[in-house]
Amino acid sequence: MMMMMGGEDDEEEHQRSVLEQVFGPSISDEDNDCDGRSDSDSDMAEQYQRTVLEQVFGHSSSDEEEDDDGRSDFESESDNWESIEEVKGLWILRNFLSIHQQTRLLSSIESEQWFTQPSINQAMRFGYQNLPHWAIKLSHSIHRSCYSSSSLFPPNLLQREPLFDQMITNFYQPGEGIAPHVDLLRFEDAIAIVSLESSCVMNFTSESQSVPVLLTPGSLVFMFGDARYNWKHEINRKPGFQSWQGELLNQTTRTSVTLRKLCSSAAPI
Ligand SMILES: O=C(O)CCC(=O)C(=O)O
Ligand SMILES: [Fe+2]
Repeated sequence: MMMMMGGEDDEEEHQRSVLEQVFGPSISDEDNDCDGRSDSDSDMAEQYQRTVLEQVFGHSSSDEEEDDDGRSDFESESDNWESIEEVKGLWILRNFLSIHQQTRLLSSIESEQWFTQPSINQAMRFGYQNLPHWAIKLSHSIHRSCYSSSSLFPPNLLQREPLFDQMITNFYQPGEGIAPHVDLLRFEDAIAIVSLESSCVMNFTSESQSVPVLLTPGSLVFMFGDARYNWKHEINRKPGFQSWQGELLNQTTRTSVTLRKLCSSAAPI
């Protein structure tokens, strides 16, 4: 059902062409009038690319907290995007966040104190400048993860700045889920969902088709195009409905962070 993607050379070439579309030709292409590239040329090109990436995605500098393995904040260890073949435009990056990063993200969410009353299970923020700092970092990291496998995603999404400016954090008790829906059209294409805590099955339905997808903690779902507009997604956590490969999943609390971009024509709620 799922397909692993790779192809580093293609990625590099595609990434270069996306960079060129956004920023124009790189220094080495402009200044080089001979065939070979000297060390200093490639150092300059590397430096230029780093500068451009920092301009687009922000710094991943040493003043940010680092994971045990040296990765900062929510920078991902994995670029093994899997496509859900039946649902065009549906991708999952299963090990998007390490265990440490998940813990750190959960404690950032907890420190917002959004879910201290049982009646409140959802928090929304509209506008890039109103996003919590951790959501901005998460958004940059998602953008970077898409960008580093740029041949998989439409260039207009990769070039969008910011990629996201709206956040919903959902907090689900055991038994709670979300009814089948297509996200509102006031949001642009491309929706990202980061899953934390309990695994669950998200069902994608379109006409008579139903495609279950296992969302494991630390995974990132990225949906665009068909998946975003022509398939509904739902999570049914009522007792007996959450099973994967014949086994019932153990349901504890589940937290998810959904990032989207409000259409420029749409007014915030
Ligand atoms: O909690 C999730 O994983 C999905 C949330 C969702 O679909 C939404 O907020 O529109
Ligand atoms: Fe949704």
